[in-house]
Amino acid sequence: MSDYKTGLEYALQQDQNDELKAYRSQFHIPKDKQGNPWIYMTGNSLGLQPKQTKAYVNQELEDWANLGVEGHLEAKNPWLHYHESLTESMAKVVGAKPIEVIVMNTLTANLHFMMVSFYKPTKTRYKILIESDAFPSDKYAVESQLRHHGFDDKEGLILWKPRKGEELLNYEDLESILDEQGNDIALIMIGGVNYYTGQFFDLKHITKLGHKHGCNVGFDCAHGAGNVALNLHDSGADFAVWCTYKYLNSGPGSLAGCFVHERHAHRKDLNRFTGWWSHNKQTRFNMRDDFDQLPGAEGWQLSNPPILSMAAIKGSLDMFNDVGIDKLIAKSKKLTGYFEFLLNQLGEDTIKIITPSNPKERGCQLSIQVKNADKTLHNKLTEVGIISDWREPDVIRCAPVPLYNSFEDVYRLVEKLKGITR
Ligand SMILES: Cc1ncc(COP(=O)(O)O)c(C=O)c1O
Ligand SMILES: Nc1ccccc1C(=O)C[C@H](N)C(=O)O
Repeated sequence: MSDYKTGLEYALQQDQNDELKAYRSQFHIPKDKQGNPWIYMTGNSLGLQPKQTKAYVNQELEDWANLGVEGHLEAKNPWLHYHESLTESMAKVVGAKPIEVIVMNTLTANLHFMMVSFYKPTKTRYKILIESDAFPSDKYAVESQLRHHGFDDKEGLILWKPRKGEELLNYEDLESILDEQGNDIALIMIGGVNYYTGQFFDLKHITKLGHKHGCNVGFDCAHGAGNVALNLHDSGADFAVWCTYKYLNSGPGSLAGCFVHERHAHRKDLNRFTGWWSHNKQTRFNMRDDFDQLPGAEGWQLSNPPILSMAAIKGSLDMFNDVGIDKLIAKSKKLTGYFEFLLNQLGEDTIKIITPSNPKERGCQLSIQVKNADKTLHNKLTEVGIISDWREPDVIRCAPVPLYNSFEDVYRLVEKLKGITR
C-alpha cells in the first residue's frame, strides 16, 4: 500500500515539506500568454534554464571582451583549463572517477568516437547488439559504423526485442541472444535508460553478460545522466556517452559527456581519433611532431572546447553539487511514485503506464499510453499549459524533474488529463 493520497491539499503539503523546494525558484519556468507558469514535463528532452546560467556565461563573455586571447590564461576561469573544472562534478553525477570522465563534443559524435576505439570488428566477430527501440540517432550511428567497416547494416545488427505484446526488455532474452550469437558480437550498445519506455537497465548486469561473451559494452546515458544513479565505474562498462541538455539543464545542443573505464586509461593499443587536445598538456603548445597521448578520458578529446557552452554546464553542475545526486534521486522516486499513483486512479480503461513500476528500473519519466489517443490529445494538453511530449505511435512522455517540478505540477497534470480523456 502506498502512502500517497489524492487531493490538492496533499500535493501542497508535500511541496511544503520538500527539502529541495527552494530549487524551483532558481529556474526560469516558462509562462503561457496569461502569465501562468507552464506545467513543464519535458526535462527529458530539454531541461529548463537555471537562473544562474546567465551569470556564468556572462563571465566568459566579459573576459573575452576585456582580455581577448589573453583570456586563455588570464580569465577568471582560464579557458585553457576550463574543462577540468567540470570533471569532478560530472564524475559525481554519473558515479565515475574523474580520470574516467570528460565533457566534449556532442552526444552522437562521442558515440562515434567511442566506437572508433571500442568497436573492433573482425571477420567473424563484427555484429553490434542494440535495443530494438533505441533512439534513432544511436541506431543510425551503429548502422553507419557497420557500413564503414564494410559490413551489411541489416545483417550486422542484432536487436534485443521485447516479447510479443510487451513493451519492456527482458534480461533472459538478452542472455539467450548472447548464448546463441555471443561469439559474433563485437559490441553491445544500449540506451542506459530507454528514451521511449523509460526503462532503466541494470548496466552492471548487462556489462557482465557482455564481457563473459567477449563483447565490448557501452551505454548511451542521455536519459540517465542527472536522472538515475548510473554508477558507471562500478558497472564496469567500457564506455558511456550522454548529453547535458536534458536532466543536466545546460542548454540546447550543449556539449556532451563521455566515460571511458579506468582500466583503459593508459592503453596505447586502442585505435582512436586524435587531435591536439588529446596530447600531453605540458607540451601541447610546443607544437611537436610526435604525439604524446593524455591518460584517461581526456585523451579522447580532439579540439579546444567551446567555453560559452561549458559555462552553462558549470553553472548547472554547481547546482547538482550543491544538492547532491542522492537527495535528488530520493525526491525523484517520491515524485514519480506520486505521479504513478494518481495516474493509476484514472483506471486501466483510460491509461496504461509502460514504464516499469519498480522504482529501481526507472528514472523520473513515465511513458503513458492513453486508450484510443492520437496526437490531438497531446495538442489538447499543450493548450491547457502542459508541456509533455508525444512519441509515435501512441505514447505521451512526462518527466517530473525533482529540481524544478512540484507535487502540485503533478497533481494539476493528472487533473487536466482526467478532464481531457473523459
Ligand atoms: C538516447 C539518445 N541518443 C541520441 C540523441 C541525440 O543526441 P545529439 O543530437 O545530441 O547527438 C538523443 C536526444 O536527442 C537521445 O535521447
Ligand atoms: N535535442 C533535441 C532537439 C530537438 C528536438 C528534440 C531533441 C531531443 O533531445 C529529443 C530527445 N532526445 C528525446 O528523447 O526525444
